[in-house]
Amino acid sequence: MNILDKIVADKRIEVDLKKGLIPLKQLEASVLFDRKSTSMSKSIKSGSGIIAEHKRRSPSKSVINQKVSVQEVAAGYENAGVSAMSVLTDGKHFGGSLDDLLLARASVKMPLLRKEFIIDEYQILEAKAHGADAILLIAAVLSKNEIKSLSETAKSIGLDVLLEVHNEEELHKSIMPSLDMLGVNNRNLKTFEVSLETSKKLSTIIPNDFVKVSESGISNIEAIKELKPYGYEGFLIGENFMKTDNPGKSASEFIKSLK
Ligand SMILES: O=C(O)c1ccccc1NCC(=O)[C@H](O)[C@H](O)COP(=O)(O)O
Repeated sequence: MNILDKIVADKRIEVDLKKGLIPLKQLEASVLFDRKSTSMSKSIKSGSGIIAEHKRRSPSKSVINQKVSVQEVAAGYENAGVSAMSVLTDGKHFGGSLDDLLLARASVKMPLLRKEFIIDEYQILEAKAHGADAILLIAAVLSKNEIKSLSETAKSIGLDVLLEVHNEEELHKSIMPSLDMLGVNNRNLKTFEVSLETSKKLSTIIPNDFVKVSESGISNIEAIKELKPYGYEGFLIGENFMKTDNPGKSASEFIKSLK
């Protein structure tokens, strides 16, 4: 069983337990459910393209940063000029929570991505009820029909959809009009190795109708310069900012040197 299979097995148990505690109607009654979302894909196209992540720990790196508060990180990222913030909400493997999403929402106006291992419509309604503007779907853990129905649910409540792939096969089964952004994850989830070559290789077969996002292992400006000619407009960066004492300052210096 690879790490993704393990995370998803844990997630199925978690979602079933939560469904028994908080009914869908309660999520739909949340004040934030009626909030008008801000488009993450549009924000990427009109801004720096940097999607900065709140990431306390990870299966590949263990602890990254347990000291800074999510509010501080969110405000710092927004001041830095990022296009969107990704908030990891998985608790067991990444140390995140839905409270992190809620606190980020309370602190900033920019688009927020719920970074989660989504396998059920319930988690999409949770995302909306906690202030997300966009969700992530991971092709490696979903069938074509699941991608279709989950992305259509997200679109029906005004959320943008970022679909993540790791290879050509996942990409071919995933292309459909209910997606806004196609993300290529540079991290091999079996070995944890990262290579920008994955983004470069898959770029030619991503139709131009989608905003292209390169995810993981981006640690310097040179990587952005290398990826832009391949059509990438969005760049998801976690550890590089979060490993510092001041992730917002680190994002700010990064974005300044892009100009
Ligand atoms: O980061 C991991 O170790 C990881 C392991 C298993 C599944 C997902 C994982 N990461 C999620 C992500 O997509 C990254 O947090 C995101 O792309 C940022 O990556 P990085 O800039 O390398 O921190």
